[in-house]
Amino acid sequence: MSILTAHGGLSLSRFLFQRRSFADWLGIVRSHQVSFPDWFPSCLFSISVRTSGSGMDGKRPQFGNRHLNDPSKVFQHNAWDNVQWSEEQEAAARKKVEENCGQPLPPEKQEEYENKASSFWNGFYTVHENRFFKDRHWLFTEFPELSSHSNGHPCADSGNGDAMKGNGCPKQNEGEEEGDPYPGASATYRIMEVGCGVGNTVFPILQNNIDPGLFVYCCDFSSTAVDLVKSNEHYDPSRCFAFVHDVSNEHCPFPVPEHSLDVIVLIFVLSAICPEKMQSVISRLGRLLKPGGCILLRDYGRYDMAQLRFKKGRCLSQNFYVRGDGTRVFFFTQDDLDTLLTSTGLQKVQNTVDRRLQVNRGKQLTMYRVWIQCKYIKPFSTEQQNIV
Ligand SMILES: C[S@@+](CC[C@H](N)C(=O)[O-])C[C@H]1O[C@@H](n2cnc3c(N)ncnc32)[C@H](O)[C@@H]1O
Repeated sequence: MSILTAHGGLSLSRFLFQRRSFADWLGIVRSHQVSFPDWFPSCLFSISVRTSGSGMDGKRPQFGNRHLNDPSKVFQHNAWDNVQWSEEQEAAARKKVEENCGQPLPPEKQEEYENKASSFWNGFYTVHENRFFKDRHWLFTEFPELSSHSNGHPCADSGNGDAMKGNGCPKQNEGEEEGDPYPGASATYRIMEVGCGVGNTVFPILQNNIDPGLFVYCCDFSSTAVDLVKSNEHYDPSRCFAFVHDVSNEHCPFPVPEHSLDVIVLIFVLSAICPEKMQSVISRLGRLLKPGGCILLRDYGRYDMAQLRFKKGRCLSQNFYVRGDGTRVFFFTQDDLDTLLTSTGLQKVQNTVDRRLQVNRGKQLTMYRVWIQCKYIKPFSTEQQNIV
């Protein structure tokens, strides 16, 4: 049942931020000494809804299990899953986006944000460091491929492929065992997180996946973020290799060969990359996967609260915005992601939209979040691999 039924003809903004504006809400959070970037609540609230049911570990259910059937009970829980949007709500969101994206920033500003993208993220991590580091154990129920692969998963386990060539990008031979052609060459299961930030995903994987054959790579184009990962007490160079890498730069080689990875993780990362470069990013990553390996992705969906709250003057191009700190964000439809992933020859295993109604019970606020979660696999047969 739609929550909107309960609120009838309220305007979208009033409905989204009942009683308090988002700024007020942020103020409340800040006054409690918690400072989050705007993409962080997605992780925070994702965790807060896990209370019952059975996932991989017997405790955590997959997303999508708590439904709001009686709108009068909206403030009884922190979050509700699979909230249906009415046509009016969708139309109001579309209108808001048309308004806030009516006049995109001029090309020279766009270029500046692109050219200085990694510096803006360095600035972000210098300010926030890893204060917003949070447990993300939901990862293992949504993506069992990140757990020990002895449990069975759709990813493959063979083939090391060709060694890669260097060309003046950051040097990356640290972490190599003597005689190993690349870090983690002797591992039997390789996971790479791209755009790892301070390690919100990498460290839970290292902690939870005790497979002795596991090796985890993680990269980010922010050297500040990578330094924070490496200085984390849980960073173990015998199981993990963190490196600075701009995934949108086709001229920088990865420190692993093609066809060597079982899993590539992209969590709120593709959205930070300029839309013109997204396709080549996915193609480059697809080449790193073994046949049977997969890309796991979670990212912003179209009309997420974060998109609707952008003011005029922040839009770079359709559905692509720059935040006050210079970092950028795109809001996807399921089709956008399907096209990007299948165009490289990957096959869909999952592409779902997660429409969540988050509730601040203390302040009686409701916030509509939209995230998309995808799992795409590289097919085994060469006929199926028409592009990758
Ligand atoms: C929203 S944050 C998400 C961080 C992390 N995945 C998480 O969920 O905590 C986006 C991350 O992508 C990184 N990033 C953006 N563009 C990138 C690029 N072209 N190459 C590598 N990393 C990039 C940023 O530095 C930032 O750490």
